[in-house]
Amino acid sequence: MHYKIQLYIFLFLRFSPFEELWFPLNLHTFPSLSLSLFSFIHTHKNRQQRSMSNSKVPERLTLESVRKSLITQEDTIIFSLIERAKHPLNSRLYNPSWNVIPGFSGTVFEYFVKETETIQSKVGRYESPKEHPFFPENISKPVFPPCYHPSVLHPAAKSININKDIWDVYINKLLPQFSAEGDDGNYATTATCDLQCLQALSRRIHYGMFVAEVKFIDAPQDYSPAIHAQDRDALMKLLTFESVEEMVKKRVEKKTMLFAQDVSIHNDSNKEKTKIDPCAVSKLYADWIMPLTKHVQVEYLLRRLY
Ligand SMILES: O=C(O)C(=O)C[C@]1(C(=O)O)C=C[C@@H](O)C=C1
Repeated sequence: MHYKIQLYIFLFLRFSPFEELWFPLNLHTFPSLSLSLFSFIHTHKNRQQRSMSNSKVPERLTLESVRKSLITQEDTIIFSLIERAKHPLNSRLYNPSWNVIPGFSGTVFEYFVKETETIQSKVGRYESPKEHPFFPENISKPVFPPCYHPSVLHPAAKSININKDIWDVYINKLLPQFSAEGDDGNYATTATCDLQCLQALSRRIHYGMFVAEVKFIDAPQDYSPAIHAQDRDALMKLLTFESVEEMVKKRVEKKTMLFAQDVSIHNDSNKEKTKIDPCAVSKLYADWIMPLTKHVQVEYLLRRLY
């Protein structure tokens, strides 16, 4: 039978009151056309279902789920510190008088970060509310089709970026502690490791906004008076859980002890010697990472009702 006539009969049966019968009947009568249309409808339906399940309904965050994310981010931070510790300090990278890039007056590391952030912004990195650039003035609009990010945070979150402080702590306090004196000339890999550390730290610290949002949603009656009074100290007190902080410090120390071990199949006698110092990581959390995360939480809450 002519292909067009087959199609009309097929469509009539498909949308007729004999709908229940349409598929077997058509399959019987016009096997090839029926199968191809059936498979088209089926694939289309699946695709629709898949794209619906991918998006639009933001998962409800809980204090437990945001704390779980902080726990997995510990792994990323510890592994990136281990990678960085493979190289000595390579201090030239951060020294403004090592002026080797024509037309650029900052440090080589600044140059590396600015250029990398520009390319990463083009593929959408900073569209995510979890990512914050170190040089916001250098980022570009993404060239990719936009990716869906559920809006969980108050719009004021966009105005919070403490990467200048994170940068300063990293270069001046953290690096001298985690890398040995010296220069191996591997500036590109060193800068890559540095940026990985910085991005992991920045993500963790700015994630404080998600933690603060959950805390506020769970108990607006507790937080609102301090927000209206713009009382930083009261907010800091409300959001602090000392027992949780103790747990975090112990856990990162233990994780570092495991992740930074030299593993040998012959003996475990070197168990005590680790690639980075577990106590130093615990101290890093106690002195910088948790206080900065709490600072971000306070900044966010201060803006939460306006
Ligand atoms: O788990 C929380 O409640 C957080 O706010 C996170 C965090 C942290 O940075 O790890 C910060 C403040 C709390 O005192 C405990 C831990």
